[in-house]
Amino acid sequence: MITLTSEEKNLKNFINGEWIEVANKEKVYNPANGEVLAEIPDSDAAAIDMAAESARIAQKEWAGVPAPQRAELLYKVGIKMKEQKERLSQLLTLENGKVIEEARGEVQEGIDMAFYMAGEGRRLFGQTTPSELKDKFAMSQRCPVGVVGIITPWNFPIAIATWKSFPAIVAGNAVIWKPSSETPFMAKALAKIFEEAGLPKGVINVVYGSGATIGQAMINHEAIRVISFTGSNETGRLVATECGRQLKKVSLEMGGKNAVIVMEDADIDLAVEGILWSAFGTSGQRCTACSRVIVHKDVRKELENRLLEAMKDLTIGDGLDPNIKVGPIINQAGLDKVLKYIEIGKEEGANLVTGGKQLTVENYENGFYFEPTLFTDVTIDMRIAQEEIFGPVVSLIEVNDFDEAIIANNKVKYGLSSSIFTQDVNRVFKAQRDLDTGIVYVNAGTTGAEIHLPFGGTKGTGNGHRDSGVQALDVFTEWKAVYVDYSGKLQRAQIDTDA
Ligand SMILES: NC(=O)C1=CN([C@@H]2O[C@H](COP(=O)(O)OP(=O)(O)OC[C@H]3O[C@@H](n4cnc5c(N)ncnc54)[C@H](OP(=O)(O)O)[C@@H]3O)[C@@H](O)[C@H]2O)C=CC1
Ligand SMILES: O=C(O)CCC(=O)C(=O)O
Repeated sequence: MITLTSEEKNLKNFINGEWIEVANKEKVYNPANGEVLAEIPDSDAAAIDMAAESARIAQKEWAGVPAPQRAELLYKVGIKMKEQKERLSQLLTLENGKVIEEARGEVQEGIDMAFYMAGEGRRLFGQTTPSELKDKFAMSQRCPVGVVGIITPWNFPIAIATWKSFPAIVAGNAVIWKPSSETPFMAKALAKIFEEAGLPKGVINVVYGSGATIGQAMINHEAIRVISFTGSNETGRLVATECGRQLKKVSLEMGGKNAVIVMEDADIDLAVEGILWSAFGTSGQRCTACSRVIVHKDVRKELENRLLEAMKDLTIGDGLDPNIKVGPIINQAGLDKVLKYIEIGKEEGANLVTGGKQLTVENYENGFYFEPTLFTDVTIDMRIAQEEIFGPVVSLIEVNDFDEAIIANNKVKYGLSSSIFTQDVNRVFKAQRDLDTGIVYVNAGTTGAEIHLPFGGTKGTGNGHRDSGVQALDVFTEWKAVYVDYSGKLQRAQIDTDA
């Protein structure tokens, strides 16, 4: 157990470089034991007006700072995150529950993103193309959009914030960030790091409060030109509808129903390991979590037996204990949702082979623990095989061949991550072509994305944008086409010369 300092507990909005007290507060709980950790500001829409005004002014200056200098600041942010990595990781486990080694991995993702995006400050490539006319130069360049709003979930409270804020900042935007109310400490820590690194006042602003009030106020504010959202499908749909009404650019990263495919020629030990960590790591609370295993009939029984054996070694408890492999679920509502799907699975006729119950951990009786769970005899159209559960629950679906496996993978409304275990190179290439997800793994689980590639999905997972990778810059920049005519005379383009 770590002890929060009074400074860490003191949560305020960060607007125009000032830490601002808010009278109304909500409690924040430790998912490992249900205890109150601190109080978080419950801001009203006026906080967004204040943040937007400060961001609008700051952005004008910031856009004028040469991009390589903006990048240097991100580099400093990365160094500071590296120096504070262990404390950040412990705070992350405290507020989110994920086991400490995963928390360290998440903080490392943020550090990697800082260095990667700092590199982009020396690129931000546009294009030059030949002009249709003599003595004329044609090029395109990226321009910042201005003030951007980012809305983030609790399950990756620092990594996702870095995927969004770092590209926005290096591209010359100012940011207003509404973190999830479940995980305020990472937001404060990152804002403080920006402050220590010397980011000018108003370039990043953090406003705490409920999604319904603060998220909505961000969408409504005319100065905020882009909303970049990660969260559930239900909320994403609301955000997109509101942004659409206002013709506001919106980037959405939402849920998943990710599958591992195990073919009859797979290395079964490797497949078991891949399933274990992508299904039960982070207690199944990753948008990329494996919640379906699509297995060839010839190896189904063997895979099931080996998976059950491996699941026995999953120790469950407080994520700060280094011997624990599976931490708690985020809160009671998350636990209730998982319990609901256990009942749905049973009613649908799936076979509950192991798990399926809330767990009480000694000395952590008020924590939100759930047993790693395996259903077999699941068919592709059952609700437990279609809907996001966001907990440590896996469904085994048996198929007859490769083609059936691909169909089963694709027959869900989401399209985030998929994986195939096989030793056949022809199948590997067919699978990477035909699996309709934004991320495909071969001989690895469904989790573990690297920050220099685009992150996001197809169908109900997103709306065509990507976080992370150089593609993240597309969300936070506008393209400008520039023509320079140096012929000294007015040349008229688009005149039909065939006539
Ligand atoms: N594809 C991807 O990249 C990822 C997707 N996810 C998905 O996120 C979900 C889990 O995160 P969770 O936090 O529960 O998701 P939610 O959709 O509940 O919340 C996400 C964020 O949206 C805010 N919000 C809530 N209501 C509104 C609203 N009406 N307008 C604007 N913002 C609002 C929340 O604020 P508050 O809760 O403080 O009220 C929170 O900051 C899962 O479905 C998961 O799959 C998670 C990570 C990555
Ligand atoms: O597992 C990954 O690759 C990243 C997962 C993630 O970012 C998420 O679940 O929010």
